[in-house]
Amino acid sequence: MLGPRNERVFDPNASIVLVGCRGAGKRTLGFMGALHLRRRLVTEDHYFEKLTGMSRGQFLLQHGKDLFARQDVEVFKHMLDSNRTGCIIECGMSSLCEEAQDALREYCRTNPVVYIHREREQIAALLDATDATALLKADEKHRECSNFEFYNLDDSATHFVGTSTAADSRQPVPSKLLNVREDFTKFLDQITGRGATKAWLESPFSVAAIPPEFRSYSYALRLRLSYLQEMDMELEEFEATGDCVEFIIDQWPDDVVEVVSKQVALLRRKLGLPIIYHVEENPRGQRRRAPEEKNPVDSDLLELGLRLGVEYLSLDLQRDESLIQRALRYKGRSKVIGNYWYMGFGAPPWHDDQHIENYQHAQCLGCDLIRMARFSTGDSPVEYLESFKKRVEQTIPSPRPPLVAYDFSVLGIRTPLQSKILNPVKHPDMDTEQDFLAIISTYRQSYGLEFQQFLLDPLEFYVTGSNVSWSLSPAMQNAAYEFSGMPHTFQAVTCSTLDRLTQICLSDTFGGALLTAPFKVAIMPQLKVKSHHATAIGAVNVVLPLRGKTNAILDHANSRNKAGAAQEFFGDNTDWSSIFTCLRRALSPRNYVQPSKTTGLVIGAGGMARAAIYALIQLGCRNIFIYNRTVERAREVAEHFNSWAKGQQGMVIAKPGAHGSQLPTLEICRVIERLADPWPEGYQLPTMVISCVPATSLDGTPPADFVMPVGWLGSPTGGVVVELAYEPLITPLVAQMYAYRDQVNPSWVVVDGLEVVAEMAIEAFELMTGRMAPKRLMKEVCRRTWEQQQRGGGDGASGLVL
Ligand SMILES: O=C1C[C@@](O)(C(=O)O)C[C@@H](O)[C@@H]1O
Repeated sequence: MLGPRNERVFDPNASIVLVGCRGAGKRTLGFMGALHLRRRLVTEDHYFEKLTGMSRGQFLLQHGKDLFARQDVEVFKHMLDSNRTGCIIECGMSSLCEEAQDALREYCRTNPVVYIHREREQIAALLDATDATALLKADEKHRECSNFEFYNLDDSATHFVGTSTAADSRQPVPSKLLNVREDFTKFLDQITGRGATKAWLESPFSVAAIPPEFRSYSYALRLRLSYLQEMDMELEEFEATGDCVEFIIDQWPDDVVEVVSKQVALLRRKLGLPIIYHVEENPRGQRRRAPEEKNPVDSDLLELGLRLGVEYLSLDLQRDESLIQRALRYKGRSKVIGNYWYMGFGAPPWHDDQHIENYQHAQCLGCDLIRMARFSTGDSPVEYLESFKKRVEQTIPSPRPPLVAYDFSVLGIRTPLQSKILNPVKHPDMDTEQDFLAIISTYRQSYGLEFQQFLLDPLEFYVTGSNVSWSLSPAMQNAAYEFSGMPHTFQAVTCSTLDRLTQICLSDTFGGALLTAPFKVAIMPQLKVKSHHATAIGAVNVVLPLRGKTNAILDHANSRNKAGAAQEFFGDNTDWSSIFTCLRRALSPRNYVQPSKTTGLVIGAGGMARAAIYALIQLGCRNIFIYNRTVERAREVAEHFNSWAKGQQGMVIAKPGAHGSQLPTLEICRVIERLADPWPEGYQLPTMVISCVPATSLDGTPPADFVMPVGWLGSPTGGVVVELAYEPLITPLVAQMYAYRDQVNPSWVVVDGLEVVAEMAIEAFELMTGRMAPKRLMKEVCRRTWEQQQRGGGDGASGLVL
C-alpha cells in the first residue's frame, strides 16, 4: 500500500503568513523572518492604507462599522492573493473574522500559514484586561485556519550562557530577542526546507550539514514529558549529550497542547538539537486507554508535532490505520520515522519474514527512516540482527530508508552498539524507570565504546604556528574530548615552516589542526577542498585530513575520528563565523543590519581583519570601512573584497546619487586613512566595530593601542564593539568603551576577546570531530585557563617546539 500524498510541501518561495492574537509578537517575528529569508514584509495595516488611501481608524470614522468590516475583509483577501510568493505577510485583527478565516483555510493549501502564540498570561498582561479573555478565546480559532504553529517563547526563559569571572559585570549582554530570533529563523529554515541544504553547501563538515541518520554514529537523547515536567535539572545541562533529542509524550495533562508546544519550544531553544517527536501509545504507569479514547487524542498530538515543525515524527506503524494516514498526509518537511515495536514475549525472531515485510511496508508508506525494536529473552543472538540488516541491504533496492534496529530486554538495550544511528541514550543524572528501555547508557559511554572497540581511533590534534605557547585551545579542546568520551589529544606545537606543518599533517593519527600565523594564507594552495567561506576570505584556520574511501564529501566527513593515511586536506575558517556569531548575539534589534544604511568599521588588515570583514558582509552590511596603520595594506584588503563582491549576486546596492538617482555602487569596502579624519560624509556612523590588532607589543613593534575617535562613536542607537585581543583582556579600546557606555551611551555592547576565541574553538571542535560541542563547558574552561595564565601558571601554557 502506498502512503497518501503529502499535503504540506509548498513551493520554497511561497509567502508565509503569520496569524495570531494581538501581543503574540507577529510584527517582530515578521520583521526577523523577512530579514532572514530576504523577503518583503507585508503588514495588514500598511496594506490597508496602500489600497484605500487611509488608515483603518480614519476609514472607520468616515464610513462606519459595516462598510469598514466589508472593506477590511476585501483588503485582507486582496493582500493574500496578490502576494503569493516571496513575502512574509503579517495579519492583523481581520483574521478574527470568519470570512478571512475561510480565505486563510484556502491559502493553507498552497502556503504556510503560521499561528503565532505565546504564554496566555503574557498576552493577557499586554492586553487590556477586559479585552484579554474574549481575545484569547477568539484566538483559538487561529489554530483551525493555519497549518503551522510557532510558540513564541519569552526571551527571559533562557539566561545567557555566560561565565563567571572577575570581569563579570562587564560581560556582554545578549541582544534582546536574540533567542527568539534564533528559534524563529530555525523554524523557518525547517518549514521551507532550506536549513540542511544551506549548511551543507556552506560548510559540508559542520554538524548542521549532516542529519543524524547520515552520520557514522548518532545518538538520540530520550526525554519524556513526565520527566521534563518533574525534573530538578536545567535543560541546559543536557547540552551535547546526543545528536538529537527524542521527546516522548507519555502523559496528557488538561492543557496538553499548550504544555507540549511550550516544551518543544524550550527543547529547541536550550538544546539546539533536531527533535524526534514521539507520542507513546501505552506509557508505563499510565492507565490503559480504550482505542476510541486514545486514537483521536494521539492523532491530534501527532498533528501538533508536525505543525510545530519538528525535524522528525516518530510514527508507530502498528497503530490505527487512519491515525497513520493522517500523519503521513500532514507530514510536510518533517521526516517520518516508521516504528515497529515488539514489546512483549513471543516477538518474531529477526530472521522471520515479518520484519522484511514490515520494512517494505514502511518504505511504501513513504517513511524516511525505519526503526525496529524487539523485546528479546535471550532467544536471539546478536548475529541474527546483523544478518537481518544484511538481508535488508541485499534484497531491498536503493534508495532504502536508513534502518535503526535493536534488541532490548528487561535490562535495557543489549549492547549500545547494535545500531549505528539514533542509538537511544540518557543523561547520566536521569533515572529512566518509566522507560521500557530500562538501563540505557549515556552518550559518553556509548560513544566511548566505539573507541574501545576500535571502531574509532584516538587521534592527535594541534594548534600550530610561530607563537602558540599561550593558546587557550588545548585546554578547551581537551576538556571537550573528555566530556564526550573521546580519547583524542590536543596540543600546542610551535612551528613556522610549511614543511614541518606538512610532516604533522601526514601522520596516520593526525586528526586536525588550528592554524595561526604564518599558515592561514600560506596553506591555501595545498588544500584539496575548501569551504565556500574560506575561499572567499582567502584564509583558513582549520585543517582536516580527508580519509574517505570514495571522493564523496559525506564519506570524508564520516571518516573523522578514524586513523589512516591521508594525503589530502580540507580547510575551513571559523574565525569569521565566531565573529559573526558574537556580533549577531550582541546586536540589538534597533541595530539590525539594513544593507543600504548600516556601517561597519574594521581595525587592522591581517587575516583576522579579513575574517571580520567577511562576517560583516555575511550579516548583510554593505558599507565597510577599514582602518590600518599601514594604509597600503588596508587598500589591498579592501581591493580583495571589492573584486570578490563584483562576482557575487546581490552584493551591489544602490545609494542615492547627487540628484537623488539610485547609483549602483560596487565598492563595499573603503579605507579610512587617518584617525583624525571626520567620519566619511554620506555614511551613517558605525554600529559595528571590530578591532583586529594586537594590544601587546609583537616583534618589537609598539602595541596598536587603538581607541575610537570620539566623533565616530555618535551612533544614537549605540552598537557593538568586538575586541579580538585578550592580552590584556581590558585593552585600551575595551576600557574606553566601558567608560563611554557608563558616561555617554549605555546602548553600546562590548564583546571581549575571550568570548570570540571560545566561540572559534567551539566551532572548530565541531568541524574537526563532527560532534556537538559542550559549549558551556568550553567557555568556562576558556576563562578559567586564561585566569590561571594571568596568575602565572596553569595548564594553558604548554607546547612543543618543532
Ligand atoms: O585566533 C585563533 C586562536 C588560535 O590562535 C588559538 O590559539 O587557539 C587558533 C587560530 O586558529 C585562531 O584563528
